Amino acid sequence: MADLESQGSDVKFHLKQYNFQIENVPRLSCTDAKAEKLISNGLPVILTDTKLVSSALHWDLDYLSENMGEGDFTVFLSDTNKFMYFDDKKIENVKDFKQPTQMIEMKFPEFVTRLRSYKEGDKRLYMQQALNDTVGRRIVMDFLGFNWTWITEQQKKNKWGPLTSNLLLVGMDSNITPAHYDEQENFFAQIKGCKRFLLFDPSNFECLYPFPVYHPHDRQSQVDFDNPDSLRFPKFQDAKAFEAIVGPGDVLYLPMYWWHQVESVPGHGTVISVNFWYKAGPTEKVQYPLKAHQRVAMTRNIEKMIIQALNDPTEVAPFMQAMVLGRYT
Ligand SMILES: O=C(O)C(=O)[C@H]1CC[C@@H](C(=O)O)C1
Ligand SMILES: [Zn+2]
Repeated sequence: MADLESQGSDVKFHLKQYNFQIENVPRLSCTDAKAEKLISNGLPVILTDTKLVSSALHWDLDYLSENMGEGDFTVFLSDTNKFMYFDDKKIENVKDFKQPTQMIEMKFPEFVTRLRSYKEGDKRLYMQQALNDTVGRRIVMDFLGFNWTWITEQQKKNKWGPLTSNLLLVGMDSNITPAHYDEQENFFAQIKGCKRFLLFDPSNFECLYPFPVYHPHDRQSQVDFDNPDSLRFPKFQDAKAFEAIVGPGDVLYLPMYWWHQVESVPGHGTVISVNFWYKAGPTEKVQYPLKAHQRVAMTRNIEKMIIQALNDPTEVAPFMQAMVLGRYT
């Protein structure tokens, strides 16, 4: 992908700086055996030549406006450039929960009008919508033109479960999705503009302090990367990040349970991506010591069990403290 390399220093110049250690995610051809090995070992890699979304590289706001059809699409509005995900089904668990973004449904042309009329001080916009059958014929043709042969081969080789959704992401440059992890395998395809991922392997769980499972921000880090509270989150400085910058045509393999913060690189205008989320495959024979992501999954199951048994989120912390403090510490 040309424009990133040619503007390498420019892209790097615009990136936000953090204190934690950052290494690079490898950039490899999908025909390279090393790339296959990384994916089969659940390690991130940027694939430069999958042609996964070549049939969509011409997508821009005008084309999508004309061809996305009459459906309503989910758009998030934020007073800042951060778009932290929240599960509205869990809002009742937290007294006075303050929603960080507003979610509204709108037609694609309306979204484009609001995007184009954006001025400093307005709410920022981020469309995040699973591609569905309401889209126009041309988008269907582009979708069918994705390199399904390659990605389905990856799904089978790595014994993943079914494809669950393709999230279409259309946002403004500088938008940020704060650090979180997902419980699905993900091939993230970049179509227009550039995105910078900060990735952390699942063993960074103790450095990134996820919200409780019952919290609307379940799976999201409590740490504000722009202003980390070192008293509450002392281990955050030990987090080890991997950086991946993707441009049009690049595909990032984002392994399940890997933390990621996603920053739309400033100066590249509208940013368009499509992700491919796959359910995990069946758990193979458990081997010890348990892998970090298995420990995260186990932690989640224990928290869910305690929440269900106590039937009151406010009792969870005292219960776990009574169980551990002075006995296991
Ligand atoms: O694909 C994922 O796992 C995500 O977190 C997506 C949700 C917001 C997207 C972004 O690019 O900002 C990334
Ligand atoms: Zn994610």
